Amino acid sequence: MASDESALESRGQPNGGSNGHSTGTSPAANGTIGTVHRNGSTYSYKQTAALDAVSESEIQDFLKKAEIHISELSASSLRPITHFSQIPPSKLMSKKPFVTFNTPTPIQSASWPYALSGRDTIGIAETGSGKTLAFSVPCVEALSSVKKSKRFGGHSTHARAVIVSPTRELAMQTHAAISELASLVGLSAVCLYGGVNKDEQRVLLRKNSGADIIVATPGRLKDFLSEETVSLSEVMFAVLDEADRMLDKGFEDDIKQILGSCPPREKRQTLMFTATWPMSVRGLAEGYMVDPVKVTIGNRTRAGEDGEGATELQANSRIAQTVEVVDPHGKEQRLLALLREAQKGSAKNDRVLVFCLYKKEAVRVEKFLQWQGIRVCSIHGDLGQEQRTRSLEAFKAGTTSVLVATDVAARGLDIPEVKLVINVTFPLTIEDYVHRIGRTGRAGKQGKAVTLFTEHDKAHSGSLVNILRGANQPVPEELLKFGTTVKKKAHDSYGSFFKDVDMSKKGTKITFD
Ligand SMILES: Nc1ncnc2c1ncn2[C@@H]1O[C@H](COP(=O)(O)OP(=O)(O)OP(=O)(O)O)[C@@H](O)[C@H]1O
Repeated sequence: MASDESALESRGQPNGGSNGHSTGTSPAANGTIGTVHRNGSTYSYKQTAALDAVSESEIQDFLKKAEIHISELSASSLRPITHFSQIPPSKLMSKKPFVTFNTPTPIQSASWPYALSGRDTIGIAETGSGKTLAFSVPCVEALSSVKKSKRFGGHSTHARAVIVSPTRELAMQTHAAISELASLVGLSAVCLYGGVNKDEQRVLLRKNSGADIIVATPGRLKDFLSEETVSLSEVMFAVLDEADRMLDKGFEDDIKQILGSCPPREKRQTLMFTATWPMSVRGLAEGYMVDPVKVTIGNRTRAGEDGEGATELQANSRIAQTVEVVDPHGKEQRLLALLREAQKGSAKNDRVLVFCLYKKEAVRVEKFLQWQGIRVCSIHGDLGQEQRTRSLEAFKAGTTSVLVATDVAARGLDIPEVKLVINVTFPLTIEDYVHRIGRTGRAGKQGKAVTLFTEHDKAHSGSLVNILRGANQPVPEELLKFGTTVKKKAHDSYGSFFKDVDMSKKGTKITFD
């Protein structure tokens, strides 16, 4: 259909519209269009004929079954893209194979029409549900559908898209994923992260006269911005991956500086994706976006509170969660028994991820396991970046089947076939718990998580009970004895991974009774 063919091509074409940002959609009849006017350009998405042809009852069934909630579900809502063939024709779509998966995941289905329309989008979906591709496709589409402007000027690389990740390993993983898509349409992506020499990254930034997409951790990106090796002044597409973590106190100033180096929010498209969306960061998100559409997957919307329905914290329901209330002194022996049990017989090479809270604890647990003859490696903030990368590679390759980690590995890492996650010490927040266990049970697979809970963790018992109940998991009596009250989280102490806990500082969040 001729109109479909031009569906994404009008992106970035000046239409003489306002310099501001406005949105508009036609009714959800055939030929639904999502249009955003920004910075003198019109960004529009036209529903394909194939998607038009799907009956309304099928669409409603799909939305219900996939538990898709869109913050502005109304007559003007854009239909979910239920097959890859329903993405409007574009330069990227014409590349075969564009992706090797059979169907889009719910977060991809529901968020693509909005993100492809140029809308600011918040995407909330369980761990391992394909959020990376959910933001990568619109990013590459956005860049490939406008004429390239100057990308390298003076000493600076002028990136047109920036993706910010909380950890180095996640930045590297996202870079690998988006590079694959970007290269299909002749775009380049560079990854910037700390802990390694800057010179190699400088060379990469200058190669081929600049990079179109920058995937970065905040610290290293700020360094390159301050020395003017990188300029974000031409950014048209910005993503905060693990958005709640990026908005939390630990990163708030960095994000302010990074997004402050991009064109104002009215002149760029901003996407935020995460599996957890605590109240504490929601107001902050709105400050960086324009009229965002919120796409939530999962039956976790409560009426009221924020006007559109509050998003409850939810763990991936394909993970079998077990909580064992144990004596703090017996944790290592119990860990050993759990590992021996999990890696019995034909399962001897099954991957197990063991989480500790503190770096020193991770070192101790790794040594203990080595002493017991277990092949183990580790990843935490006291290790050099090369060692961190080596450990992760060994774990991914299966040469070491047990990885001991701090929360630096809790978010986003997509390691194939992690069969079991063991929490030796409970994390600082319940969100971190959801992310930690989310390293298993990814992409539709089943997973298992065992948590050793002690009296020291009792402040978390209420929120943990809620998570277990929400995912239909057994709640042990011993856990209930610690109480079911949910303590309100203090925003400035939210999360722990990235900057590992400094034992010399007095914690505000950890309460040892
Ligand atoms: N449409 C799809 N069909 C099947 N698998 C997919 C699809 N899209 C992505 N995947 C795969 O699913 C896995 C998880 O995806 P991804 O890492 O993007 O999850 P995520 O939602 O970002 O998780 P987290 O919240 O932990 O960061 C990856 O291995 C990815 O390749």
